[in-house]
Amino acid sequence: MPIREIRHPLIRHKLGLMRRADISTKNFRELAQEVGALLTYEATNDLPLENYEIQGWAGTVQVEKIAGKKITVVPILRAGIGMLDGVLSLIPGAKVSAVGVARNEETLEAHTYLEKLAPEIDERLALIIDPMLATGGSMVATIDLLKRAGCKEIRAMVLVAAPEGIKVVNDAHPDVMIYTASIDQKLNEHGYIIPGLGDAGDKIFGTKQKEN
Ligand SMILES: O=P(O)(O)OC[C@H]1O[C@H](OP(=O)(O)OP(=O)(O)O)[C@H](O)[C@@H]1O
Ligand SMILES: O=c1cc[nH]c(=O)[nH]1
Ligand SMILES: [Mg+2]
Repeated sequence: MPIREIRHPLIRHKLGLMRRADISTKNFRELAQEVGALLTYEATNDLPLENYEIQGWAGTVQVEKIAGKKITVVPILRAGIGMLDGVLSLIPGAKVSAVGVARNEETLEAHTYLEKLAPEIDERLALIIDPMLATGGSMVATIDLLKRAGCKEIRAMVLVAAPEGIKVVNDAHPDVMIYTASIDQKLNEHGYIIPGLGDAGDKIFGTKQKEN
């Protein structure tokens, strides 16, 4: 199954802090970026390298750089923006492809409202970021549109994933590896992840209105 749960102690510690019901917007934001950076470290650990020569302090030296494809980071708006700076702290040259997807809170269906992709997306590795993978509808809609645009290599990073959503993404797109800080227990009757984080978008943007 193309899912990797990254059980690094730093991630487990930070995710534990994020699950507190009384967490402040400031702390939630900071931790989402930090875990986003740690997931990026893992999701890029098999990128191929190529050698090149530079003039070092003691003469010519062989060094390495990431080979081939350039990267585009694809935040799923809104909540994906909450991981973006963390990802860019490790891949500062990446182009950002913004995709707006909102799920209808009644039907849980994903609705795409924005698609602003980087140029030459067919030559890039796309790294999708979104804190939550719940029913999987938003992720599948995003992967669908990236593939329609010609993307051939896609990876996804989410803070928390529900088993139900993982299956939906795997069934639709078995070629897409998902990296997550936690595979949680289940979805509740409203499509929220249990134990989850609550409404991640609302927590990141400070727009939380009620308990879900
Ligand atoms: O797997 P799914 O069932 O599709 O649910 C997950 C989606 O729900 C949330 O976004 P939301 O639609 O609340 O939008 P927001 O980021 O603007 O808050 C979350 O950030 C994911 O994008
Ligand atoms: O648990 C969930 C599910 C969808 N969206 C969220 O923000 N949280
Ligand atoms: Mg939301």
